[in-house]
Amino acid sequence: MTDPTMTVEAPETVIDVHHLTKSFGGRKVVDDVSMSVRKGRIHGFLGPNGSGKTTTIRMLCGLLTPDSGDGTCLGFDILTESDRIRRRVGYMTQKFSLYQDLSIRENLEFVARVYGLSDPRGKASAAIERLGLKGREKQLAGELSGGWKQRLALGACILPEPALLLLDEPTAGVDPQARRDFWNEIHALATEGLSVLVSTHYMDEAERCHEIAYIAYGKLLAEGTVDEVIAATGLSTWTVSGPEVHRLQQELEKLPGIDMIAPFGTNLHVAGHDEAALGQAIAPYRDRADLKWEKDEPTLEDAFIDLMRRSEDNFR
Ligand SMILES: Nc1ncnc2c1ncn2[C@@H]1O[C@H](COP(=O)(O)OP(=O)(O)OP(=O)(O)O)[C@@H](O)[C@H]1O
Repeated sequence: MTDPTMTVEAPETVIDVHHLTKSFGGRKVVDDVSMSVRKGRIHGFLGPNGSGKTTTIRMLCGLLTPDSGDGTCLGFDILTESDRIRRRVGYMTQKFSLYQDLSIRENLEFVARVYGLSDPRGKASAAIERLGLKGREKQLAGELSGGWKQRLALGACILPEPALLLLDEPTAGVDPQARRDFWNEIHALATEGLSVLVSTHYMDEAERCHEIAYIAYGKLLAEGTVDEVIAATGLSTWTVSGPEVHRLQQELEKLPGIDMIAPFGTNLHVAGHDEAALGQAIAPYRDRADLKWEKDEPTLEDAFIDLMRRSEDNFR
């Protein structure tokens, strides 16, 4: 029998948590994090290694109890109703957790049976069709490439028709084409009303999210659409190109008014929070014949580099 709670409509706000805090061994790894995710949205979760993304995701789905803070996931209390949350959430961890020595079909049918779904064979066939795994049904999971493994893991995750997907770096180590296919599928699922919280280190993936949240040292430093997060940094940016820009970088980064400088291919992005001070800093270099300066819009990567740099200053 299918669990009746699986068929309950998800609320409009699928994640609504406040002031989540968690320490391990006396060290705060998640510090006062509040976040809200709406139904049918893809919410990206970004931040350096060890910043607390996995710990936050585990608290959201009731696998870990916060030291303090509260809230709901799919309308259920994260502190007291974790059983009900877990039954309606698909959680894909960084580690492939299916059976390596079972075939694609056997794995999917097994998952369908564990969840008590009716017609496990039919459900497995539908998932195989949907994820483009047809013709590979008999292949052992352990023999699949990284991209196909992730696709199978996603198939297993959505089999019980969860209302929310929590994906923890689902495409780490997967090639660009497979990542693109994976993201197309995530968007198709969101269009059907599924909500997704996905942690990633890839900038192009962040740009494919409806909203993003950036966390560093356990603290949420920025949240909103890509445009909102970029605008909130208040950066003015110039791009400079020319020979030996790496040498120019060493000179420029010492100057007051320049807060962020990063090479992009053969260009440098030079940015500052105070537009006038930035203008003054680069003025002596603007007339150099070998350099081409162009006023530019800051990118998401500029914003993250800046956020990262500022958080290092704050936490040092
Ligand atoms: N069960 C645990 N016991 C002790 N420390 C832990 C535990 N789980 C996580 N940590 C520590 O908490 C910090 C945050 O870890 P977490 O896995 O949440 O970060 P993350 O942002 O997901 O990192 P990554 O991007 O590398 O996956 C890390 O320093 C980690 O070592």
